[in-house]
Amino acid sequence: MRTLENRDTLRVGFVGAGSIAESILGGIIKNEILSPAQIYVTNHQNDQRLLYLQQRYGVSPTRDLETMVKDSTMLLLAIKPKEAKEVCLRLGKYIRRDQLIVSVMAGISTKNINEWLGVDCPIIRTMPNTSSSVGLSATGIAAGRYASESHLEIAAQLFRAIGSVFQVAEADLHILTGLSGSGPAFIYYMAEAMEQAGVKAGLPADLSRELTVQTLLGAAHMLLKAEEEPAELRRKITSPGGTTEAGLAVLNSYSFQQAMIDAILRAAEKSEELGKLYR
Ligand SMILES: NC(=O)C1=CN([C@@H]2O[C@H](COP(=O)(O)OP(=O)(O)OC[C@H]3O[C@@H](n4cnc5c(N)ncnc54)[C@H](O)[C@@H]3O)[C@@H](O)[C@H]2O)C=CC1
Ligand SMILES: O=C(O)[C@@H]1CCC=N1
Repeated sequence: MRTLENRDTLRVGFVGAGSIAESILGGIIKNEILSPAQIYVTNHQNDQRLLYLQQRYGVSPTRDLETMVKDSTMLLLAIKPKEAKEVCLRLGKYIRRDQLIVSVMAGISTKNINEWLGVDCPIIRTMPNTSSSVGLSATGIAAGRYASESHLEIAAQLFRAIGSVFQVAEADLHILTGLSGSGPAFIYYMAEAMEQAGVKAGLPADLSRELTVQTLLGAAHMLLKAEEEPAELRRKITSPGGTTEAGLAVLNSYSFQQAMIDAILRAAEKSEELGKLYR
């Protein structure tokens, strides 16, 4: 288990209790990085959702924003970009200058968050992904204007506990959003198709699912462990005149690689657009 320095004194308040909040807090608790008692959650108005998180993870739900902010050493903003301004304007009334803000919001700049909060507090902007829940997020992090190296390190330690952390320039978080933030969805989309192909050819759905998952898992491990480039790994599977070559020809006829490149770049562009739309 990876450890977090001074973790006994850390109290994290999650503002927003949706998919990514659950993935992160689930990963933190599963890996015993923080105890559930160190985590508060609040959301817009869905009491059922807060109750579910309390029952499943033991975290503390609250609607008392003021007390939550007061009791938290770190606030993690996990709201949608369109909600960012309104929520930050409300939070600004309670936030202290020494309080660490961590944002996972796509596209929203630390500059805007500081402006809306009206406080020159340290902000670390991050882009994790939902694989946080199994300790395998690829998380990009960048420091805002008022954040020091030690703030960056605190946030990095937290996210390292639920995956790998990559420090980048804030502007690069847009492309990380496309590649590694949205990326798992593109892989799941492909997994859905692989499973459907197996079923279409007559396999039971659960067998098709297992074969798909094990194939993706094996390929990911190969990418991690093997010395070769992805193209070389692919070449080793592709016998001249064989089945893989025939399959790849179909993928090429649909411009599969170009489609994936365009999807990632479009997601990155959308991140920039969201930042401009909601500033
Ligand atoms: N879902 C993902 O894979 C990832 C999402 N993100 C970012 O995380 C943020 C949240 O995304 P999701 O969890 O997918 O969204 P979601 O829709 O599942 O959750 C949003 C949460 O914000 C809460 N909220 C809305 N207005 C609020 C208010 N006024 N006060 C308090 N809470 C409020 C909602 O009640 C909900 O709990 C977004 O900014 C997104 O860009 C970042 C990385 C990955
Ligand atoms: O779709 C979204 O906007 C968020 C950001 C990265 C993953 N999900």
